[in-house]
Amino acid sequence: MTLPDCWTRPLPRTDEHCREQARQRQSVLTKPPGSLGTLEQIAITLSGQQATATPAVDRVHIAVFAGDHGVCAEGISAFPQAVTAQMIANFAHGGAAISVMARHLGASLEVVNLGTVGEVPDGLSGVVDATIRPQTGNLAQEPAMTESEVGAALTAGDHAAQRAAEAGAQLFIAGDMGIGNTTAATALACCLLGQNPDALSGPGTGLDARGVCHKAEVIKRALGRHGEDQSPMGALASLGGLEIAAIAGAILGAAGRRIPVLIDGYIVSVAALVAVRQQPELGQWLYFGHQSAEPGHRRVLDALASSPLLSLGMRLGEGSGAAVAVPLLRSACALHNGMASFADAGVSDRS
Ligand SMILES: Cc1cc2ncn([C@H]3O[C@H](COP(=O)(O)O)[C@@H](O)[C@H]3O)c2cc1C
Ligand SMILES: O=C(O)c1cccnc1
Repeated sequence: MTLPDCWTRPLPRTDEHCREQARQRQSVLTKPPGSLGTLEQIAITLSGQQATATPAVDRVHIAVFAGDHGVCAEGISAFPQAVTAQMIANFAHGGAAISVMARHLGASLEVVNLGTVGEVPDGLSGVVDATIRPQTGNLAQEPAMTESEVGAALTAGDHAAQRAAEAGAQLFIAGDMGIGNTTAATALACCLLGQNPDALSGPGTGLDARGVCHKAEVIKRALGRHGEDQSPMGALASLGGLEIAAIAGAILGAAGRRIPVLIDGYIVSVAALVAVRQQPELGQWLYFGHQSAEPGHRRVLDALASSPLLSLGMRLGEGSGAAVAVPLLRSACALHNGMASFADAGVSDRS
């Protein structure tokens, strides 16, 4: 089995000198110390990650990872599996929410297709064909993937991070598209956090209360079959998804290339949880864009000791909840780089 370097090689450290310089700069800008709250912390953290006195997130790369889920055979989504492939075409044609946000932000957008049941037309612009299999195994009955399939998906994610680095990205966003993936993500989160599916299962694209109970029962069957293995690789292979594994590889690959990552909602956060379990240092490279309305997200964020920047009741995926938070990071950089100091502006400092 081939695994990308980022799965095992220690991640780079952030630059403590630049971080300290940025902290000092924040303390002399013309405002009461700390008055820009989290925006100050973002500028300081970005300075350390980007090893610069002038942090910037002008160049943003968004990679949406798509894959289908065999567990859809259990009736766990409000939408048909065909939507995954149809949405890939919609991303390419510019009509999806993340397509609009990418244009709005001036970000580059690519879609990585790990395998769909529906047919994806050839030659769609911005779509990378990285097909591994048409869909995962039905995780309620069998492992979702083999470990070598997980390795291939991690590598496809790492390649997306490589393309982001080659494009000079200052910030990386991963998005997900895969009907049924809230079931796989919930199974993974329950496994890694030792939680009961009744506590974490939610409506996803719009199940009613009965549908959510059925989904939790399907996840319980999967966890019973899977047993106690909480290793990141074991959990991904047994309970994950092609796109979830690729997202884990992409996040690790971006951090490995010193590109900070803005995490989206529930699905991407679960992929981040898997990746952090594999490489705990990854946490230093992550921002969390928003808290999804999907009920399991809060527990996953708590396990990652992270505070989301926004809470807008969004529950879409695709990277959309990260994309809407980009202007906050840009504001943090503009303030940090552009404000005058007390000395420069002739404003009296604290007495
Ligand atoms: C039109 C459409 C666009 C989407 N974009 C993201 N998702 C999101 O919803 C799906 C997960 O929910 P579940 O587990 O309930 O199937 C994933 O495809 C996710 O990316 C979408 C879903 C739909 C229907
Ligand atoms: O928060 C998410 O990532 C999410 C929630 C519901 C459906 N798809 C994705």
